[in-house]
Amino acid sequence: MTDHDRDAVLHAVHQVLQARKGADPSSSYVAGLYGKGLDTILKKVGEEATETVIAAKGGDRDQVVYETADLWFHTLVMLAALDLGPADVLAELERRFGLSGLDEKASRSS
Ligand SMILES: N=c1c2ncn([C@@H]3O[C@H](COP(=O)(O)OP(=O)(O)OP(=O)(O)O)[C@@H](O)[C@H]3O)c2ncn1[C@@H]1O[C@H](COP(=O)(O)O)[C@@H](O)[C@H]1O
Repeated sequence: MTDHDRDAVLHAVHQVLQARKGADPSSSYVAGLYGKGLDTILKKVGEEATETVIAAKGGDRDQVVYETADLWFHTLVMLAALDLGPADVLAELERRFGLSGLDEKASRSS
């Protein structure tokens, strides 16, 4: 999988989360989170952050990856609840790392 494909994963997850926002809360885990509201979502983000820290301290690499996936997932749920998405965060990271215009640079050098 290329970096570009991985970028697409975040956007695909975001599309699923957006669809769950309008779904019956009893129909799925994510729809249930949106039904319970922002405070419940933020509590999950906090729990997952703690579980990630515990995993990192424990040093099991698979567990760190698993818990980090849970954390990223729940932060994506949070962003969608606030009508934000991965594109907003990626744009901020691009700005910080001076990567703006990366696509144009890549196409010029290919
Ligand atoms: N990627 C995920 C995902 N990652 C984590 N989780 C859930 O996040 C929760 C993690 O909570 P915990 O670590 O506290 O584990 P737990 O004790 O089992 O969970 P709780 O009882 O505390 O909620 C678990 O219930 C996981 O199932 C996820 N739930 C759903 N997805 C995907 O999101 C998409 C939409 O999901 P649904 O809305 O369920 O269709 C699907 O593609 C799913 O595979």
